[in-house]
Amino acid sequence: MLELYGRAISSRLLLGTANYPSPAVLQRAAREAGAQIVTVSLRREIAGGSGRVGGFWSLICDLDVQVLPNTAGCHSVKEAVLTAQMAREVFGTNWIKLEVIGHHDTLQPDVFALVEAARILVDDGFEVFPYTTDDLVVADRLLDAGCRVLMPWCAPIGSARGPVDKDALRSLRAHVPDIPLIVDAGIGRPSHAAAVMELGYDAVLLNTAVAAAGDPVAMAKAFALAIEAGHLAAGAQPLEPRDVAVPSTPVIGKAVFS
Ligand SMILES: CC(=O)[C@@H](O)[C@H](O)COP(=O)(O)O
Repeated sequence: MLELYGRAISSRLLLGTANYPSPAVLQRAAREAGAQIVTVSLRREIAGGSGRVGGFWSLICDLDVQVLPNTAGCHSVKEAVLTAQMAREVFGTNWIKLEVIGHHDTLQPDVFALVEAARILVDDGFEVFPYTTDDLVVADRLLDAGCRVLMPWCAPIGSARGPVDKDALRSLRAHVPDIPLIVDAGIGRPSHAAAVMELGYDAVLLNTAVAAAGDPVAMAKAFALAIEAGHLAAGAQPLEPRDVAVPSTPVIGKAVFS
């Protein structure tokens, strides 16, 4: 069982709620995924929602899931902190997925602003889920700031590239063995999700790969299965790759022809 800020969570797939073909598809996909946590953008879904507020919120309530509000689209400490504080009022939770975007093209987090905003929010009573890079020093700073979960990207948001630097993800896992690590952003296929889970990651948060798939409901199920498979594999001590062949069939008992 995964534990996040003292809460036991059985599903290791956290789902984003943006860009689905329709609210009904989002609802079916979240159910098919068995997601227990969904992330919701205050800015996109509420502030800019042109009358969707009530409908969207009742759809989320119907799902009976834990809401993880996010600060998607924020580019400064001030903006992120204010958005988090508004989200706490609107959604009635002190959980916040903290995003402070630093680079326009890659949507790479501004890790300096991220650490500063995390410190302010932790001091204000939030339980912060920071969207970060795989940098070890930034990870340490976020933990110093009071974060108890880290959410490194594996590729730029929406890129569907999958884990572009597995070695970096592996060394982050080794660096913070006791901290829940959730890969957030850049996953494109179920095999990507299985691969990061095999590295010992605790969970995956994804949005685009399900929302923009031809069949989001089927894809949600495929991701749930892949994440579970990767998690089971990580606990089952997978083999390390070898440079030489090793016969898998015993040589004893082999027919002798000469
Ligand atoms: C929904 C959300 O919070 C995204 O910002 C998140 O980072 C997911 O990224 P992908 O869309 O690449 O899965």
